[in-house]
Amino acid sequence: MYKISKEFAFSAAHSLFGLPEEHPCSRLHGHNYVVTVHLKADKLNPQGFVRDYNELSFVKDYIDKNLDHRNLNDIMAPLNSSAENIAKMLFEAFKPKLPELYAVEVSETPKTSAIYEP
Ligand SMILES: Nc1nc2c(c(=O)[nH]1)N=C([C@H](O)[C@H](O)COP(=O)(O)OP(=O)(O)OP(=O)(O)O)CN2
Ligand SMILES: [Zn+2]
Repeated sequence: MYKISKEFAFSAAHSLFGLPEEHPCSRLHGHNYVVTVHLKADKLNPQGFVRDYNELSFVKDYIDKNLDHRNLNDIMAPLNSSAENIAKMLFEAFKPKLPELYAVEVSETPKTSAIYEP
């Protein structure tokens, strides 16, 4: 099995609902998010790739267009804009164009990340 990954960054605002009022994440705040797409394949293509990293440019285009410099609450409603929910939403958006995709990871801070892997 071969595995590859590529990171994409974006900045966005959000607030989380359903938390205690005093929880800091109830307030509108922002993160410099990092999205990592994880791909795997049993065999390599003739170039020796799972997939050419260059072919992942549509992921950057999608993130730039739909997530960058936005309020994620608008995009994720009625779901909470948690890293877990964002990871699943992105997995489902990218999977049709990326059969080798097996997981999407969303990191809000350098110390935290959530992974969606069906
Ligand atoms: N399981 C999850 N927990 C939390 C999420 C999430 O998406 N999934 N999100 C948040 C907040 O949006 C935000 O990311 C705060 O995270 P936290 O690690 O608490 O950030 P801090 O920088 O304030 O933490 P320090 O302990 O000061 O490093 C909360 N939880
Ligand atoms: Zn947050």
